[in-house]
Amino acid sequence: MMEKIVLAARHISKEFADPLRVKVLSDVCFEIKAGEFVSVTGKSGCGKSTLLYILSTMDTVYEGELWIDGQLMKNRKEEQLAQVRNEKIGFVFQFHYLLKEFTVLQNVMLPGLKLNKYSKQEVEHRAMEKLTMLGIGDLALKNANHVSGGEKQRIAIARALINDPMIIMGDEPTGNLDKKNSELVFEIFKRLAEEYNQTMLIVTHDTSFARKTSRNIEMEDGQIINDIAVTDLV
Ligand SMILES: Nc1ncnc2c1ncn2[C@@H]1O[C@H](COP(=O)(O)OP(=O)(O)OP(=O)(O)O)[C@@H](O)[C@H]1O
Repeated sequence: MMEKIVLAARHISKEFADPLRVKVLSDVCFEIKAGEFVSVTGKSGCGKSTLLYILSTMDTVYEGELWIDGQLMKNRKEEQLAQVRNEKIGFVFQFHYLLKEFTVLQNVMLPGLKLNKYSKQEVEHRAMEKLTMLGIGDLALKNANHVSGGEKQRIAIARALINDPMIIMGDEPTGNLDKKNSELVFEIFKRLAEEYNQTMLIVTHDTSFARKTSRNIEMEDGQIINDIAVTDLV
């Protein structure tokens, strides 16, 4: 059976024109199949965040093609792209962007309510499920500002999972955490990959994190210089 292609980048290039014309991405091509756990690494400034911004449909100014779930993301209105993001992509950033005036549960529910697919009760039930799965069900009714940094990142992961996304995209999800919490968050990603076959694309500086994913894409000066199954690294 052919594995489903969740995301395809075809000849993606991007340049910034201010103040000088600089090519930041150059002919980036790869596919991500369902169930892959992919890390993207490379030196600071090599274009990782710029690429992730394009792949997540937030930046629409580039050359080449982005396909998500078999659909070409070109000439689409912002509201259509927002719908694709909300339905198919779960985001985990370096900073969690939780709303501090809301409870943990309400934060996790937000993208679920925005999707407008499930009743409020169902969204709440799903949010509780995700929190419990990540071992933080007991925090549900706490104010999101009154939990630790590591807990905040786990809440952000629960929030990213609320709509059962096709792919989770992370930009330095352990970048702001100490070693212990980084490892905990990594273990969660690993469990999502192994137990739930969750497709993930994670940009990271952390090579020990990257070594434990299933595939590593290495970038240099806006190009992919290596794209290997991680077992090849050891
Ligand atoms: N809006 C912009 N205008 C001009 N140049 C930009 C802009 N955004 C990024 N760049 C340049 O594009 C290049 C790639 O930046 P990008 O943030 O994608 O790198 P990165 O690999 O994610 O770096 P880091 O690991 O430090 O986050 C850098 O040289 C950066 O200075």
